[in-house]
Amino acid sequence: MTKTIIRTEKLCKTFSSGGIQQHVLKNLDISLVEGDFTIIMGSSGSGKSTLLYAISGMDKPTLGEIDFAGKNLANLSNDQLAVFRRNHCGFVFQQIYLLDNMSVLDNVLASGLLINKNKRELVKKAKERLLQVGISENSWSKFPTQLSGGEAQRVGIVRAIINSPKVLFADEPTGALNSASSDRVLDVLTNVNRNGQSIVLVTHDIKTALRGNRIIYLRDGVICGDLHLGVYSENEKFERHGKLKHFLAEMGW
Ligand SMILES: Nc1ncnc2c1ncn2[C@@H]1O[C@H](COP(=O)(O)OP(=O)(O)OP(=O)(O)O)[C@@H](O)[C@H]1O
Repeated sequence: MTKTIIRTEKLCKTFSSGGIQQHVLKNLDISLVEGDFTIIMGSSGSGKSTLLYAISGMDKPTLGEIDFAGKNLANLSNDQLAVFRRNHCGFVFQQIYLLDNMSVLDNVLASGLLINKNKRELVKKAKERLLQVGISENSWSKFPTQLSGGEAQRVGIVRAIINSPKVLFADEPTGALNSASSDRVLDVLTNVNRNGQSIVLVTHDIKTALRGNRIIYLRDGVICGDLHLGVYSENEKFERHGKLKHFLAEMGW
């Protein structure tokens, strides 16, 4: 049985600058399902990141409701939102925000200790997770500047999921990586999702989008397409690619 993890009702976001209002999200009603790898696509400026920030509690909606795991985010103060995000959300961005003066392992632990006070248990979990994403022991004491972009992003993913968030939010997580590094990061995200982690990811990239089981397409702040692709499987890569290309062509992408 599917369980809704995030549901929005008439979600609106309007930005004002210089006396001009820009309606970026317009009455969006969406339901995101627990365990899904949901992709948000759409042309530049269609409101993808704005939607991601609203449903993850990073920014407040102008109007409308956001039910996230039974809490209406629209009713929370900024401080309450910060606590909610820390307890329930993980974030990965194109820009990798590791702390340069801390080792790889300490970067992960610093995030983990915000929730889990049992350091011994946390160290064990952090090391296991780092190994799972291909960051071996000889890299644990390195500093972020000593890692490749792809390695740093994989550490960033471990840091984002160390507290087992309800949803991992990602905004163009492979945008700054070369093709080989990007593939490894996508494999990590696919595996993390296979282990039950819900993911909501914004991208322009078809190869990235193929990893999702559901593609939501935004145009001018309105959802105009919703493709259910099924769970990613390497064997069906070409068939998935065909379906996605067809969907995107229909969307006028
Ligand atoms: N804080 C802000 N203040 C004012 N306008 C904003 C703000 N954030 C976003 N916008 C505007 O909202 C619109 C949608 O931005 P958003 O970043 O959500 O688009 P996007 O679909 O993610 O685009 P891209 O694919 O180019 O990253 C843009 O016109 C942008 O200029």
